[in-house]
Amino acid sequence: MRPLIGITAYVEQAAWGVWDQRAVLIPETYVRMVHEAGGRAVVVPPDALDAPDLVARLDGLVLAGGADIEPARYGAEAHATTVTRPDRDAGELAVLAAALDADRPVLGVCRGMELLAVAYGGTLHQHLPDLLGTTRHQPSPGVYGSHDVRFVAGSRAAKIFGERAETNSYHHQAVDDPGRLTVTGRCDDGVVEAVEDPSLRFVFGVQWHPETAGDPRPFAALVEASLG
Ligand SMILES: NCCCC(=O)O
Repeated sequence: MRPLIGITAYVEQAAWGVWDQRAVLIPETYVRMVHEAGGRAVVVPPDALDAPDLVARLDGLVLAGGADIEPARYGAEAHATTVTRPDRDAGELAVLAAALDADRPVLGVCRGMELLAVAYGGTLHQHLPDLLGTTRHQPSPGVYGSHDVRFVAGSRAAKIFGERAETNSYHHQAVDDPGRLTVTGRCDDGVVEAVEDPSLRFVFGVQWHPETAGDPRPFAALVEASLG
């Protein structure tokens, strides 16, 4: 039986003609990756109601990419460029806490990795161009960057990707302090690109977007871990 993988979503105003209304949305690429990896995808809305009850029915969880996390969540003031979705922060943090509590496998993608870091007591760099003096991680609106990531030998990241991977990049923020997570992948400029919690079954985050690159490897690792 395919493991049931929840994918966190957000509420957006849809433009569907007569059905123009607020809709719970997730890019289809996540669904496709989970299905290709052998899982069954279900959408987790920001208002997940009773998170432990939901998580008890899931075999695994994907924290999808999206907006910036409310800086107050990690003790910072908002940067001029910060764009947040507080409803999504609250809902995802509740589902994530329940998933960690139940030791359900979790894959965080981009914002999802940043959320993992915040949930583990870490902090974020709010605007990478201020730190690096370059926009290489998000060249311009809608344009992905591309760079190498090197992984720590023996880590989960290295088991999934090998020594290094060429990655597609679209984020203006990044993990600063990873909190209680272990950093297992970095770009050559030092930006954190992969994190994990080796003490749990599968808690893994990547800063880039394997779903838009059509790279099923981290999703396959999540699905495999979700089998039990
Ligand atoms: N700080 C937002 C991360 C961007 C993304 O998830 O695509």
